[in-house]
Amino acid sequence: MDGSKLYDLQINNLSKTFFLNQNPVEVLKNIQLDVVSGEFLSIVGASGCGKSTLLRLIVGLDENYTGSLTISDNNDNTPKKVSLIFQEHRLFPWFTVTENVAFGLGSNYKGNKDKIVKEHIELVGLGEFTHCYPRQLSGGMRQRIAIARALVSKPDILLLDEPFGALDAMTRIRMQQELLGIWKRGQTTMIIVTHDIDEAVYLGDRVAVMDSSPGSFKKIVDVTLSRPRDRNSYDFASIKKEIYREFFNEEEMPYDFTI
Ligand SMILES: Nc1ncnc2c1ncn2[C@@H]1O[C@H](COP(=O)(O)OP(=O)(O)OP(=O)(O)O)[C@@H](O)[C@H]1O
Repeated sequence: MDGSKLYDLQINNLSKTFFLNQNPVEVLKNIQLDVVSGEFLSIVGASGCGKSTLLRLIVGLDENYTGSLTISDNNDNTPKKVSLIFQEHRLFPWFTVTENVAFGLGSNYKGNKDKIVKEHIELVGLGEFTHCYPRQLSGGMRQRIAIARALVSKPDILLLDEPFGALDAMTRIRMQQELLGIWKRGQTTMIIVTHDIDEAVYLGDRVAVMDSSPGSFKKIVDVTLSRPRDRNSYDFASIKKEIYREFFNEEEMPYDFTI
């Protein structure tokens, strides 16, 4: 930890055990992670290594763990707000786009609800679809609504669990660019879990690589490339290669990186 930095999230020695048929299964072990305010952190790891479990702990959906997990306070001493976007959008099918996004504000919101909801629908480029129901939208549009619903409550920390996993490659790239635009404009701290190493490097200031059984961070790679990033550059490929090496040995490497 660096004393000169402002942290939104500090995790120390966190471990998490589930019980399966009364047998303990340690899913996360000795997790160490500090996330700086405004940072974009990517987390990659094999299926089942505990990525979603970690996000659920950060957002407070599960409070049963050992070690410490601290979300910082804002300057006014209120706790920083954390929102989680799931892989599947989890929109209400019987609500319109506007109603789904308004739901993100909660029932106690005192400000101008209509205005802020409209602004956030426009932010994700769906201003013309306010009266549509989720079934009338494409997968990418639905995920954009899920992002608007999460952002409308002005989270300080946005967690994204494989948010683009179900999208086609082109929509996925567009969504990555859109997400980066939102991140830059709003200075929200973002933590994305993804299986896609290209996506992790394209988005993240750092990429945290998780080990399995039990899950822990085995490497955190700084992505020092300027933005917008060129996915075809040598430096981009070098960082991807560094991460692939954590999963494959030289013979198994899925790509030829001899560029
Ligand atoms: N409620 C639960 N009870 C028991 N075991 C659980 C529970 N939730 C998750 N697990 C187990 O914890 C491990 C980690 O699950 P988790 O969903 O966090 O993995 P993940 O890395 O997000 O996987 P994926 O990338 O496939 O989504 C898995 O072995 C899973 O079976």
